[in-house]
Amino acid sequence: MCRDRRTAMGSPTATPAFVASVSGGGLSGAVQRRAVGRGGLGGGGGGGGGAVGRRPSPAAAAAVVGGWRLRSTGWLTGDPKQGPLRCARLAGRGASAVHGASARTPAMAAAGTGGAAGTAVAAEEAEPFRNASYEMNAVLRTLTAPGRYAAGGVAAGLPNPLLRVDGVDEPLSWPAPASWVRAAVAAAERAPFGLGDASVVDAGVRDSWRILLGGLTFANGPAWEAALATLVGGEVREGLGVTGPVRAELHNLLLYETGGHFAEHTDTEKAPGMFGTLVLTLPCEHSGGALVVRHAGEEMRFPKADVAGSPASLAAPTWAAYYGDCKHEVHPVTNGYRISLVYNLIIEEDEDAAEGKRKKRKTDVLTPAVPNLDPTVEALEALAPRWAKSLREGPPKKEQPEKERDWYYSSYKEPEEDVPDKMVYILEHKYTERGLSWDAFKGADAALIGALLRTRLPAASAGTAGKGAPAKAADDKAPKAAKGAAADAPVPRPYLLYVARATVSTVELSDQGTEETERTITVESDWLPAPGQGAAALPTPVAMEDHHYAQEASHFGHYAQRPRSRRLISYGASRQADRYTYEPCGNSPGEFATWYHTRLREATAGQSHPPAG
Ligand SMILES: O=C(O)CCC(=O)C(=O)O
Ligand SMILES: [Fe+2]
Repeated sequence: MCRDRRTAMGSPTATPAFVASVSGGGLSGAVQRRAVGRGGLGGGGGGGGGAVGRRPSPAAAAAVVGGWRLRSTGWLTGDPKQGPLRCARLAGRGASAVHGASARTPAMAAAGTGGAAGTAVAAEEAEPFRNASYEMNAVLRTLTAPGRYAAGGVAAGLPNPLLRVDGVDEPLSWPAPASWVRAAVAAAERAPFGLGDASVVDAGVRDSWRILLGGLTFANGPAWEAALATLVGGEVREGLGVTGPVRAELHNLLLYETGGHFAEHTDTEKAPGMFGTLVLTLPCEHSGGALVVRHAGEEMRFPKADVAGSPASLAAPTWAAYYGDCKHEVHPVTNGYRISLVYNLIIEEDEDAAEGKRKKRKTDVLTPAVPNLDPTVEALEALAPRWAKSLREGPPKKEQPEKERDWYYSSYKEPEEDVPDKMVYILEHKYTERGLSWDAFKGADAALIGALLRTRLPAASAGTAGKGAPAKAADDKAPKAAKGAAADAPVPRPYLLYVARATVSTVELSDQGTEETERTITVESDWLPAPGQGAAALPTPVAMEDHHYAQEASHFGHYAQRPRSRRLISYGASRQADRYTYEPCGNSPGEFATWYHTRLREATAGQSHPPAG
């Protein structure tokens, strides 16, 4: 079943309905619709498409569950948490190095339900990896970051702020009486939302009232601020998995009447260092109005069911915090009034900054809490030289006995070039141009990238190491074979790629290495046009922001909201973006299975053998 593995992860062979050709070095690459020849399940690498008659295998379904196949000599997967089957193989091979890799991931199980796929996966489990890059991927897939994309609870420690709204006689008392809310609504303005550069008022999208900072006074300010700082420094940071100092900066007060709501949107980055939002829903009798936050195929709802409408929610505010790139919505209030204070969550500047000694790259630093990466880094470092070796010499040869091949593979010939020269990950979170920094990745992304950046890589000759390559690490770690590498020997190392329109550009890393030195990112900007203008032709999972609404229009000057984009982290020996070609194959095991079986049917049409299983 080795064929399966390489089919899935090395040089994918199945035919896409269309592929987005991606050209590097510029932003002019256009999506090309390209019909691929029938039955031509071409495995051509290097941006290829050459049909060589290989067939996809059932196990391939398990291998790329979720996300995208990367044609060319690399591969691409989606949600790191939906790690594909590679983890299973670790069960017998250094599982301890990856802190508790489970033998079968849910994705595997899901993909394996199809009988044939299950059998194929089982067969694969018994076999060692033939290429270290697969194993490295398995190691990376076991990483989990502390904290989640959203968190919430009851803020029992918050005192009544005795909030005053300009134009309303009484300060807010808890729980807020309807008469107070009605008076506050009378003093408020309709809350707009952002649609590109425009500020739009449309109750169909957002039906609430807002009072901006200038109209708010906290008579009980110091006590409120102190308790808020405790909440933010404690539960909020912990919930989101952020270790750096975080500040909550009040943005506005929102009032929802019965029927009020806010359709799905993402929040606008409104200040340097802003990475998320904190919402405090103040005690006021209401029903409905849940805040639902979505990320990576999951959703969380606030307040939690046991708190919503409970005495606790009338005695104290409930809080919800989330990364601002996560889509969220406020469900309609079905009865009563909902009052919320919305805060920007901002990473505090470090002390050097306060003294005017701020290092440039620290400007927007978000220091995530990452797990202990040592075991991961250790495992990667043990594998990287093997990957480099097979990049130079081709994969270890291992002839399969003829009888182990089923009819699918009877014509299969071991390709020579079947070593992926890169691994590519779609990052879980989306990032604005401004918010993109090697030090500011969010959640699980930070763990993944942290591990890649810390991993010392095998030896490179001066010719290929490039500036900043970790020569020291190379000398320390590389086996003899790697040290004697030819001048053009490829060396795996991380590159950050991002997708804008249909173009993948290489983002420069001034230091490719793993040493803790200054790293800057240069982003070439080219952003998606408004929704509906050709977006359908893009490979959406890696395309730009695909939602329509923002919290605010982009009128915040320097921090003007630009669409967030999905970034890809590529780890490999080649950073040539022009070698990437993407094909959509679904985002879930189910979608992938559909995609895969359709291709399989096409591929086997007219053949007398029934598909295996
Ligand atoms: O009122 C809320 O709970 C959230 C409001 C919101 O999403 C926003 O202001 O962007
Ligand atoms: Fe929002």
